[in-house]
Amino acid sequence: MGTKQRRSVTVRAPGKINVFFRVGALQDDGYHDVASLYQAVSLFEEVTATESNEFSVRFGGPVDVSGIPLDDSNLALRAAKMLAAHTGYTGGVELSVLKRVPVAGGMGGGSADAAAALLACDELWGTGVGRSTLHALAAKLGADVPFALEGGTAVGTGRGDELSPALAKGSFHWVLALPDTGLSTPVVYRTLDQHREDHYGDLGPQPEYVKVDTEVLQAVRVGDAATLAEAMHNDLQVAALRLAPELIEVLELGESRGALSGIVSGSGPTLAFLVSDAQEAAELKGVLTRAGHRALTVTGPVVGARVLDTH
Ligand SMILES: C[C@@](CO)(OP(=O)(O)O)[C@H](O)COP(=O)(O)OP(=O)(O)OC[C@H]1O[C@@H](n2ccc(N)nc2=O)[C@H](O)[C@@H]1O
Ligand SMILES: Nc1ncnc2c1ncn2[C@@H]1O[C@H](COP(=O)(O)OP(=O)(O)O)[C@@H](O)[C@H]1O
Repeated sequence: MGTKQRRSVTVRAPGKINVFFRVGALQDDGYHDVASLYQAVSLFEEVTATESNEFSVRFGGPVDVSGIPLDDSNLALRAAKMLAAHTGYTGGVELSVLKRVPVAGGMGGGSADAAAALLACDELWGTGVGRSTLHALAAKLGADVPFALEGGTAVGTGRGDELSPALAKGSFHWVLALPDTGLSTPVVYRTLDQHREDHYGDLGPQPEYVKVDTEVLQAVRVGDAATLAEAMHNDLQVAALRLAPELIEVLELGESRGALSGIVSGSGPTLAFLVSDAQEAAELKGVLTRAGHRALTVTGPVVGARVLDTH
């Protein structure tokens, strides 16, 4: 009796912080050459893919999911459809996303959804395409998607999608100040271009000058938070702060109340404060919360997209 139980696969994929982010000149394809040191952190998206004849996606979780488009522009749905097209799979999938990474926050939540959806559908459909094809599809979906698959600590060049793993020791403690509203990634890039034109009369350094500083790589390699705090940098920060000047006060609060250093994560407006240990993290989280900000503690690096459960 009863209907046949449909098979499901659940995959978890992490959000990220750009510990170091250099933006080069705008290229003809509308993208900037970048040099990123990505660190995956312990704030995870969970995507469950369930057998279905149609394609659909729904969202739930602790963050505001109301602004997420559910049409074909949705990154998780695009990922599933791209894998189906690539492999000739003729069915569909029902995607259910548990969202913890703030939307349009600069932490790559949509990218994590796309990476998780790719891996979940790959497992559910038994495509057997292999990791390198998944990576190629990930890069087509967005600059940050390959890193969400890979996780850990990695240098990203090109659009940010050409990855090489970085040596990393130990664990770093971060306190995140989460935004109430997001910033649009393309608008932040455009604002940086405008800022550079206004101040320097050009659109930024050529690709050969866009590199991750050796001080950052060294700090991550030995696991030294104090040195990393000195070396952290994000070229997009000036643009994010121009668009959301209220963040300046929050950065100053964090830095005056225990953070080794604070940085805008990616295109923002999430702020990431590096602290020396778990105790400091809990204290700074309390300070930010009492000042009326939504704050969370996370650690990094963590692994990339992984299958959690198949049933
Ligand atoms: C800024 C970063 C830092 O890791 O992340 P977020 O803050 O968005 O999480 C990334 O560069 C964002 O990556 P992602 O969000 O995947 O970007 P995509 O969807 O590929 O591109 C969205 C738009 O951002 C701009 N873009 C993106 C990447 C890049 N190297 N140069 C760009 O100029 C382009 O205008 C592009 O059309
Ligand atoms: N699965 C998804 N989750 C979140 N946002 C998505 C998704 N698919 C498409 N989007 C769109 O992408 C925009 C930014 O995505 P997100 O990854 O949350 O931010 P960021 O690029 O700042 O890290 C959102 O404002 C939303 O319109």
